Amino acid sequence: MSKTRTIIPNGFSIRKIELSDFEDVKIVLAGLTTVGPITLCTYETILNYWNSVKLMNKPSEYAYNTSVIIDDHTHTVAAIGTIFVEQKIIHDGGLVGHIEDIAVNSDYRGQKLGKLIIDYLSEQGEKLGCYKVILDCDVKNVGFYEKCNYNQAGIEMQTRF
Ligand SMILES: CC(=O)SCCNC(=O)CCNC(=O)[C@H](O)C(C)(C)COP(=O)(O)OP(=O)(O)OC[C@H]1O[C@@H](n2cnc3c(N)ncnc32)[C@H](O)[C@@H]1OP(=O)(O)O
Repeated sequence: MSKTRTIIPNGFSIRKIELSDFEDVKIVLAGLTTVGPITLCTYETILNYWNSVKLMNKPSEYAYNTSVIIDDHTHTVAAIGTIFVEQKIIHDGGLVGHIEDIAVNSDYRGQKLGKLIIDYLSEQGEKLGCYKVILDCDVKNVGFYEKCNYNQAGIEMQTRF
């Protein structure tokens, strides 16, 4: 049973990422990490790639699901986030959702849009049949994710190249 039900506040909407979001997406993601000199052509190639990867047992559904919250007055991207759905062998060929690259434009922080995008992506994961949804985050954001009904589980490990 779902722990959350997404309620979109007046003045905002949520939709799938589009080609026309390119400039806004770069600005919002720059609040998370280095975006680099990505071109519109590369961005389009990535969106096309994401749209080519379907779930094995649900061919109308996508493995890569990136959503944006739009300010309906300015038509700009206020927040962004992704859920990637991984097909596993374990758990009887189960699905795990990975939440990635969450960012709220600095002008829009503190308005519950971060929680909104997490609730929305988590519900997408549940609807797509994931048995769990996981994410990695900085220690400073643990409190935020706890507000979004996520619990600490395990320790993130990495090797960087
Ligand atoms: C998996 C990943 O991608 S991890 C990367 C996360 N992204 C970033 O760090 C990028 C920069 N930061 C941001 O974009 C934003 O600050 C976010 C996404 C962390 C939070 O988004 P916001 O829209 O500002 O948060 P929102 O308003 O939804 O906060 C929801 C609740 O969490 C609390 N909260 C927000 N940030 C934090 C924090 N860092 N620590 C503790 N609590 C927090 C809020 O006070 C609020 O609590 P309340 O419901 O009791 O009032």
